[in-house]
Amino acid sequence: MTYTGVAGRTYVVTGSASGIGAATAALLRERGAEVIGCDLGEADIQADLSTPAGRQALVDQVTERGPIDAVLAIAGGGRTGLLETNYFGTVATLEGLRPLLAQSEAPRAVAVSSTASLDPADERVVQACLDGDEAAAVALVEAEPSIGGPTGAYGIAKRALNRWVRGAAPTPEWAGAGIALNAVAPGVVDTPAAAWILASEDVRTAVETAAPQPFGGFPGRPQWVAELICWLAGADNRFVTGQIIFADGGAEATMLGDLHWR
Ligand SMILES: NC(=O)c1ccc[n+]([C@@H]2O[C@H](COP(=O)([O-])OP(=O)(O)OC[C@H]3O[C@@H](n4cnc5c(N)ncnc54)[C@H](O)[C@@H]3O)[C@@H](O)[C@H]2O)c1
Repeated sequence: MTYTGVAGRTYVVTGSASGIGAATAALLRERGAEVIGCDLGEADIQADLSTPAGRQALVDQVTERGPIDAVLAIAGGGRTGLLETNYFGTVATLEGLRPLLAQSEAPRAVAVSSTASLDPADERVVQACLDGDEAAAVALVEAEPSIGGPTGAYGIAKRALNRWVRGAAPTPEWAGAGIALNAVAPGVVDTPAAAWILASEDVRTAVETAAPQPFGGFPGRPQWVAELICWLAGADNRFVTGQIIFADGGAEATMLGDLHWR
């Protein structure tokens, strides 16, 4: 089988101004792909994906530009609009661009989740997310600031995202249209979003201890995650869909591997 790579394909990359999104956009461009970057910060398309208007602006502007081959929903993080950006913005980006994406000969989509998705999550909020009820999900979180596990609403948003990817990938709209849809769940990666983790000795030690012999080293590099995203979203991925793939140096396998396989 000939490796076709990413050259000549067009990728929409959200979160392109920093961290994992910037590393992915750079890798794609280096390998000959065309990238349409979207971010709150400097990007081809500036849009705030925490709002319905920003999500619509992204879909409209990408659609105006013409055909695409992959959508990489990477924008997110743990600062503000935790549910709004990490769940609703991500799903709206993927769903909004799905009809355009389906016209590609090798359409692919990737959502970026997190190992925080493994934290205990409040099922009511997860369900409100999956129901598409943004107001209800946000109201639940606002009413109970200590909701969820150590990563709060961020972890809940990423848990809901995992569930959405698992549910959507095999449906006629995605698999039936030939679109591979996967999630990549990074562990701690050296980007501005993880600065607070890396700055705290306690948190850093706790995370390092979770995977005592981290594969690749700690913290991860954005490029290591970008490589995986690029492959999943490339034409060479002919058989992988509906997966939540942890790129975390072994943290998930160390912490929860037993739970998954028991
Ligand atoms: N760095 C980590 O340790 C880590 C771990 C697990 C998951 N992640 C996930 O990886 C993804 C990328 O994060 P990163 O680490 O590269 O962080 P980062 O802060 O370096 O980059 C995130 C980018 O997303 C953009 N963004 C945030 N909110 C947005 C919004 N409402 N609309 C448009 N753009 C927005 C930011 O402007 C920024 O450019 C996020 O989804 C994050 O949750 C990161």
